[in-house]
Amino acid sequence: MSYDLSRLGWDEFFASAYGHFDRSDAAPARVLRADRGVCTVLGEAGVTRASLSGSVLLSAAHDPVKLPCAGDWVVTRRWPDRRITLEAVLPRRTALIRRTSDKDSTGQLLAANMDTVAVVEPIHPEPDDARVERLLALAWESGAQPLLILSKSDTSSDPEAVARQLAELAPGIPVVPVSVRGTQGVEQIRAYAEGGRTLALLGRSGAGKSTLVNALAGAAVMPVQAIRDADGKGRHTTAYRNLVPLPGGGAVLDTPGIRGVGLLDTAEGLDRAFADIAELAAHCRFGDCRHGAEPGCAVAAALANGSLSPRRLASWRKLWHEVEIQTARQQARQAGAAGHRRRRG
Ligand SMILES: Nc1nc2c(ncn2[C@@H]2O[C@H](COP(=O)(O)OP(=O)(O)OP(=O)(O)O)[C@@H](O)[C@H]2O)c(=O)[nH]1
Ligand SMILES: [Zn+2]
Repeated sequence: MSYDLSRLGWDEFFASAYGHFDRSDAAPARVLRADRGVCTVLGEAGVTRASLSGSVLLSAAHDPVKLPCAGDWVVTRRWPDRRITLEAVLPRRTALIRRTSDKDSTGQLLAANMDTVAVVEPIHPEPDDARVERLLALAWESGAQPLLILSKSDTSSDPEAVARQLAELAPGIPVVPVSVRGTQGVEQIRAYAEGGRTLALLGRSGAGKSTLVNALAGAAVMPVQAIRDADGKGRHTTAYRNLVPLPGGGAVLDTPGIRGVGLLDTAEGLDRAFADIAELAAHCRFGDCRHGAEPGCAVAAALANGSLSPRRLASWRKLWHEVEIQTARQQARQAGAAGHRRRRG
């Protein structure tokens, strides 16, 4: 059996990075699932398990983001005793990373090398605007193209109206109502995986991600929550992240249900998720305008004439504040590490 890796998005970018590692006992593969110390990978020869090499473990010891993750392209090596090891992670084109905790400034890698990140928000119970904004900022930050999926659309009498409302939180991003009961939107979502592309799903636990993966794959490949809480919140069931190749090419990547979303690394994702506010801010008289009481503030003007909602501005301010704290923390950590090196050196 020989699997054509271009069906999974293998291209010049990865092939040229792989060139450095090419040797007769090596082969490229894509990580379907990452467990502790071992990955399930798909290569030209099919699906195999590969244990992490010493050098991969060593580089990850300092930075967990270097560990292989679902969606990564990697170099595998076959040993004379037929053992297979994972020798290197090829550079990532895009990466979905979130903060592991408020106190920590390192991240948790949720998915790699996706072309599109779909934020999945259920239409019922009512969509949570602040969560959608946060997740969209994270999606933008990944470097992939964001998309907003309004899941369980069969539970609303007017999904299109809800979609129009949510579109205001997502300037320039398609908003697609989807139901797996009646298949509204499912084919539209499949199109995002065509041409060997990868679609990652991001959303809270119980949003319907695994169910959508199963609908796209045409078979039950992901465990789906059976027990529901009365508030519709659901339990944390997806403990690992899985890349699922689709029958028509391309792949869909489920990420674990996100509860707390402490997430931002840079102002860039935020600027793009709040492109409306960023655009206004560009017209403020002062380049460092804080959009408070400064004269000539375009943001304040938009607020006054009603074209910008106070809720959206408040949301942006809150996330901005988080980015500032995060950046300060990271700078402190880097300064600490540099000082440590100087003292030792
Ligand atoms: N009515 C309706 N229910 C849905 C739909 N999609 C998913 N559900 C239900 O929503 C519940 C949660 O779905 P999951 O797919 O397990 O959610 P998840 O986002 O994968 O959750 P985690 O694995 O915890 O991250 C299940 O009971 C599904 O049957 C839909 O389109 N319509
Ligand atoms: Zn201003």
